[in-house]
Amino acid sequence: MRYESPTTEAAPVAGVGDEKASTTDTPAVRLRDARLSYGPRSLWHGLDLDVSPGEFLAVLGPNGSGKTSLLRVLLGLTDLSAGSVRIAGEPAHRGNDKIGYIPQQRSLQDSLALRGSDLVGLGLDGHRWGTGLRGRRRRAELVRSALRSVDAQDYGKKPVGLLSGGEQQRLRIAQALVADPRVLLCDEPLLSLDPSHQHRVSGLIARQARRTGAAVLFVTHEINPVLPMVDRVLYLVNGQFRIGTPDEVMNSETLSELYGTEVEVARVGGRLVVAGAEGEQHHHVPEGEQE
Ligand SMILES: Nc1ncnc2c1ncn2[C@@H]1O[C@H](COP(=O)(O)OP(=O)(O)OP(=O)(O)O)[C@@H](O)[C@H]1O
Repeated sequence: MRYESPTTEAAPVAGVGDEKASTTDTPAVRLRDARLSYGPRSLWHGLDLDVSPGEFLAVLGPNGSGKTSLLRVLLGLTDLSAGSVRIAGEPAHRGNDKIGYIPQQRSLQDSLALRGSDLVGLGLDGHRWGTGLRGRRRRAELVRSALRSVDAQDYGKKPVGLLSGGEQQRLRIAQALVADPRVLLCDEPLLSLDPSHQHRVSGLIARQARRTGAAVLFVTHEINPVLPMVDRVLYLVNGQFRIGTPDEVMNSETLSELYGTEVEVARVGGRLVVAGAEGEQHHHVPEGEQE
């Protein structure tokens, strides 16, 4: 399947920080000589990474290579074994309201009583709105705008436990965007979305990043839906990593080096196809869609 232009443009979220697109030179994310180990196993080490405001970084790698663990470090949920991590110039910490987070998908059945707009509104908790009518109105306006931005305006009043996986996912994305974060951490956010909503949502995230200066770290097993938006790739394999533009990283030579075996990367109709990476499940072109 080719990457096609969306027929409907998703509206950007009218956010908390509309008035102040980020102009600072401080990296949104900075890791220095970072290592994460569990017992004797080192997931990655010597990781130096600066992600600039507005940059879109795709984080790739096979199962268990430490992609989610990296997001947990940035969220302050897991401590580095060595090195340092800063978010917008400050040490990483739990409950950081500079971060919007789209977690790996899990069912929301347990939250049956929660309505769509309540779920999105949770993304504004911790921000100061005041208890007055004005604060409440502004909050409701932001939630409505975030719902519209992911085409979920019809779910505002519905209990989230009754929605499909893809519908729930769109609400989580709205929740992560609603407070206009400086850093947007996305853990496989396109799972369970149909191609049209994959397209819409990835476009929305990229536009939001450009408009507000949010840095995006986008964990994915499938780079093709976001390839046109990606500035750089961080590719993790077996404790090794490479960082660079898609062309610098996603080529036969670099991936062969990283996997320690012969890997072939080809461009097929604007998509990347990777063959030969052991355990690799990415960038697969389903039969019948090959050109
Ligand atoms: N708290 C922990 N204690 C010990 N090992 C852990 C812990 N958390 C994660 N791991 C291990 O670290 C490895 C990396 O996990 P992580 O979830 O970061 O991988 P991933 O790259 O996101 O994988 P996937 O693509 O399957 O989501 C896995 O082998 C996992 O079992």
